[in-house]
Amino acid sequence: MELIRAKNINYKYPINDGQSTLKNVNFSIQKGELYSIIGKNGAGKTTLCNVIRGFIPHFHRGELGGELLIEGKDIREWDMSDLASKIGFIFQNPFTQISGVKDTVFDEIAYGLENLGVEIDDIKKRVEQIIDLLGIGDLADKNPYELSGGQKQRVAFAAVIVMDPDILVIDEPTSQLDPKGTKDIFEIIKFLKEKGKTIILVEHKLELIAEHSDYVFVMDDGEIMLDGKVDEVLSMPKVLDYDAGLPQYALLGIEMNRKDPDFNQIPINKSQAELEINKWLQR
Ligand SMILES: Nc1ncnc2c1ncn2[C@@H]1O[C@H](COP(=O)(O)OP(=O)(O)OP(=O)(O)O)[C@@H](O)[C@H]1O
Repeated sequence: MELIRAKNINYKYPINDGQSTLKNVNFSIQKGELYSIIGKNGAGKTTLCNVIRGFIPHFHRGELGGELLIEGKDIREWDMSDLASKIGFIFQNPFTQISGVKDTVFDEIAYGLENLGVEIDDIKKRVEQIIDLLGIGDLADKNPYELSGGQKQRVAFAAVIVMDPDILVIDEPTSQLDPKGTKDIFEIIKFLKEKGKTIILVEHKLELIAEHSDYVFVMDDGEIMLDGKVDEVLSMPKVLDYDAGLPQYALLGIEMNRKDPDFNQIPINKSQAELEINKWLQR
């Protein structure tokens, strides 16, 4: 089932010497799938997330052309608070996501539900459930400002997940985290996917994209240059032309293929690489 459809989106920021930041962007997002957006710095990934989340055109001015339909309704016609319950947004910097008005992690996670006027007992139940699910019970009574970056980011996820949005837009969630923090966040993403959530993820760590995505969009200079299933896109040498990077396994496969055209299935992850190398050794 299609949840989001972009038709010829063009967008110009108000101050940007007449240049379009998004150019003729088209895509379709199906329910329950995980889409990763990759591309070099400045390619337009965050801007695209901002359109999907409605910050463009509701908060940022500028010129938006084309159509972005969420469940068939144009983004311009969505009420922002309705959209906020439909689409959860997690940013790169966990620090900016802390509300600043709550003294404990528990209350921080409860904040969104409180604003919606949910019954207090129901709030308690839902917050406890999420704290349990994400294994952050040890943080519940701490002040959100005392947490490490990785802990803050997990709390930011909890605050969004507790609202139970159908769609999650997650913009570079691990860019400020160490390997352990990154692993914890991808465990949460995996869990959300298993729950049937539709996820749009901007991320630079290509091995993790290869492992968790269903589809990949490659952006460059405001356009989607390539899109398709993860295996298909991340095995294309063409992705390198856009400086979007590829997983180490694909880079190795491309190098092997250059040396021996018989090595013609480019792997994108470890298990595929082992399989292809074994096949090649035994040929
Ligand atoms: N508020 C703004 N006003 C004007 N131009 C902007 C604004 N925000 C971003 N841009 C410009 O839009 C282009 C795309 O930026 P965007 O942040 O969407 O790229 P990105 O692919 O997310 O990059 P990164 O990987 O560095 O986060 C850049 O040229 C940037 O300078």
